[in-house]
Formats: sequence, C-alpha cells, structure tokens
Amino acid sequence: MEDTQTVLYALFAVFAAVYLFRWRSDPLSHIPTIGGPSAPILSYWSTVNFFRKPKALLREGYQRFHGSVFKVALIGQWMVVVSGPKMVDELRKRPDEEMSFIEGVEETLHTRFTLGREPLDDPFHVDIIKDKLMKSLTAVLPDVIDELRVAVPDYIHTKEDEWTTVNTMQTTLKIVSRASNRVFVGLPVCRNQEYLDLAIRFTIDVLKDTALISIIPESMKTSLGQYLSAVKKTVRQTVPHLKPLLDERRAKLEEYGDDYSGKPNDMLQWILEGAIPRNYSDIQIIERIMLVNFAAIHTSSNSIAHALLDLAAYPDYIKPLRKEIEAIVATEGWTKAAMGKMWKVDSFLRESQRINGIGLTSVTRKALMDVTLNDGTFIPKNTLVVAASYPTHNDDSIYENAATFDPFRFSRMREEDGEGTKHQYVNTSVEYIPFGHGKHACPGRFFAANELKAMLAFIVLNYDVKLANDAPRPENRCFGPNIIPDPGAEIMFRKRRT
Ligand code: HEM
Repeated sequence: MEDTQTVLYALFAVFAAVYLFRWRSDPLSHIPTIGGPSAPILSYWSTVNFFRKPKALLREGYQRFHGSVFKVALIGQWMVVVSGPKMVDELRKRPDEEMSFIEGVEETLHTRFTLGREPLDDPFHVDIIKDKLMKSLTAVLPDVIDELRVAVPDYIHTKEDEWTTVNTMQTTLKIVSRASNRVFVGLPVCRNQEYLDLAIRFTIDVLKDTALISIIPESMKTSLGQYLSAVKKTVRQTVPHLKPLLDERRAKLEEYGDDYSGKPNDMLQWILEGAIPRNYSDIQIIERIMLVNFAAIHTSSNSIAHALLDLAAYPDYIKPLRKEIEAIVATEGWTKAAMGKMWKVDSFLRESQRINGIGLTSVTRKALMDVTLNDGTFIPKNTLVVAASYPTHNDDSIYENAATFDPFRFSRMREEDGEGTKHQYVNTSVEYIPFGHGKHACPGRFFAANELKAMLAFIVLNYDVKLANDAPRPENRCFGPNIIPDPGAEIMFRKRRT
C-alpha cells in the first residue's frame, strides 16, 4: 500500500514539474494575459472566455496595457494584441522579413495545406489589384453601376408602393458578388447564379477547411488537407463556368498578341496574362479568381449590410443623403468623379465601418524572427500579432462621443480642416484601421469604396428604407475576433416614386 502511495506521489511530482516547466518555458509567459489563466490546459478557459466576450476583453486589454501589448487565447494558439495608435505604427513599420502579413493571414487560415504555398509565395493577383484594378477604376465603374441597376431590383423585389422585407446579409451578398464579378469575370458569367454561388461559397469553404486543418494531426495535414479540402472541390466545380472563357481568351492572345481591339478589361484577363508566362494551368488561374472573390465579397457585402442597417435604424439621415446625391448626379452623372464628390455618402460608410467593421482586430502579422518592440516587449519568432481595432475605434480620446453613430462626423471634419482626403473612406491611419494600415493595407479598398458608395447612393435615391417592426438595430455577432451583422436581420424597402 505504502509503495503505491509513493509511486502516486512521485507521478504527481513529475507531472507538476513538467507542468511548471512548460508554463515557465512558454516564450510568451512575460506578456500579460487577458481573459483568464495562461497556464497550460487552464488556458482553455481563457479561450472560452475570449469567444464569449471578445469585445469586453479587448477593451480591457486596450485600457490596461495602452502603449504596450497583451495576449488573448484563440483555439490552440495565443494572439498578441498591440494597444494604441503608437503601437499600430510600430507594427506598420516593421518590414515583412520581421513581421509578415502573408504568414500572419496563413497562420489564421492554413491555406498552404489546401491550395499549397504558391498563392502565398507568388501573390501576383495582389499586384494586379494594386496596379491594373486601381488604374482601371474610372473605366470599370460604369459597368459596376450598370450591374447594380439590374441586380438591386432583382434581389430587392418591390411591388408598386408596397413595403417588402429582405434578409440583409443574403441580399447584400448577392448584389455585391454580382456587381464585383462584372469586373472580375464580366458578362454573362457575372449573372450566372451557379457561378456566383460558388464564388460566395469559396469563402465559407476556406473557413471550413481552416477548422478541419486545425483538428488534423500535424503530420497528416499536407496529405489529408488537399484530399478533404472543400475549397479544392469548389474550384473544380467552377472550371465549367470559366474554362470556355479562358480557352477563347488564350486563343485570341495567341492569334493577335496582347493588344487587340475589344480585349476584355477585367480581372480574369489580367490574371490570365500574368499566368501565361508562369505556365499556370486553368485550375491555378481559377484559384486566383476565387482568392480575389474571397478577399472582396464577404468584406464588402458585410460592410454595406452594416451601412444599410444603420440607414434603416436612423432614417433621419436619408434626407440629407438624398439631397447630396441628387445634386451631384444631376451635374456629374453616375461617374467616379461623382462618387468622389459624395462626401456625406463617403462619411456614412466610413462611420458605419468605424462602429461595426469586419473585425475587432486588424493589421495581422506573424513574427518571422525574434523582435523587440519599441516599448521593450520581446516578441518571439512565430508569434501571431494584431492591432486592437475595435477599442481604437471606440476610444473617446480619438473620436468624440465614440459610442455615438454620427454618420457625417467625417464629412464635417473634411470641411472644417480643409483636408479633403484625410478623413475620406479609403484613408487609413494609426487611428482608423478597418482596412489595415501601411504596406499591406487593403489594396481593394478603392474599388470597394466606389462600388459601395454607388450601391448606397442608388438605394438611397430609389428606395425608402426602414427596419422591420420599427425594432432597434439588431446587434452584430462576434466569432472570436470576427464581426458580422446579425444573420437574421431584415430590412424593409419601398420603391420611391421619382
Ligand atoms: C469594404 C470592403 C473591404 C474591407 C473592409 C477589407 C479589409 C481588408 C483588411 C482588414 C485587410 C488586411 C490588412 C492588414 O491586416 O494590414 C485586407 C487585405 C486585402 N484586401 Fe481587402 N477589404 C475589402 C475589400 C476588398 C476588395 C474589394 C478586394 C479586391 C478587389 C480586396 C483585396 C484585398 C487583398 C488582396 C488584401 C491583401 C493585401 C496584401 O497581401 O498586401 N479587399 N482587406
């Protein structure tokens, strides 16, 4: 009996020693934890807490460790959060070799196990967005607006002067995916609902794959990841929709070279021309188109869904918006120049994104080497680091009455300080990070801003908008650091007699 007790005590002592050793040797043990314990195993409680109340914990960390860092527990990993504008700047300045954006995103999505490393190592579709899409904005915007004119009434189906109720997220997803794909793949594929459903599903598949990969044992991730991947399946199903276009376009390029009259001016063409010297297959090209859809669709559709919910919740702002839009469209038409002049529409979207946004954190990075931040914090190699966007955007010392939705605060600021561009929707700063900040700030935001401004302006001019049953604005949902509008939220629309 005594022998058994001795063995049990010895085992307990070994377990306690290993536990203490693991706890003490955790390279992040010096960074304060918010949300619960940081000890091995017990830290699962911190994960549960972070998923239960991410906003409150990020706000607590932001206040307690302003100008420094803290950490919160995700599933199976820590996320170090830098707190306050100075630290955002610190993160922005770090070069990719030290703090990598691509590896940071990869750390959260694990796409290397499903799509391989090629899109990460050679992200030429990102350069295309920065260069070709940017330069073509004036040329492609009329197509986007043309598509919105057809897509909005298709999905917001009103009868005479009756009110009609639609699900906000489902509707904005359909409209945004169609308008965006007018520029990504052109007519008629951008109106093919089967293709659009695949483009929308791709994002959900990436998230499904992420969850799957995180539970597969490390040694089997590469082999099983490709085999079980939902994104791979969706890409294969997209082939019949895009292959005929690719065949036709490849043949034309071979016959006439890359400068022939009537050459399509869209993302598929730009990606095809980038892919030919790389000897990419059709599947590889289609993967890139889907990755552009991944970056563009849910981000934009959630942002406009938030804005429409804000509009419906505060209908008093419809009148001043209409006044601005009517006056500008009367002189400029539906052009990029007109969008540039719509300061109130621009401000409305910027404010809605400040209050809601698509994430509670932003400026995602992974440390590729040991780094010591300016405040003296040591960040070991392989650490996931982000900036606390939600608390920054809700900081009263940065935004007066930060908790109040004040849709024209930025247009007022633009008029007051005579700085026309500083407070516009696309402008990022250490205090405004829904699009990230610095070298990797969203390159698609110029396209998104024009598309969403056109969509909001079109809806404001053509519809009356209110919330179903005059209820208050439905609360947003958070999944860890991600935010979405309430998936069940509905908006009522009535066609205006103009
Ligand atoms: C309102 C809509 C959008 C929002 C809120 C948004 C937000 C973001 C954010 C937060 C980042 C990461 C920045 C960082 O962590 O530093 C990002 C990156 C990116 N976004 Fe967007 N985005 C939007 C629309 C778009 C669109 C329409 C496109 C494509 C046409 C796009 C393409 C990209 C790409 C390619 C990156 C990665 C940039 C890089 O690798 O350097 N986004 N976006």
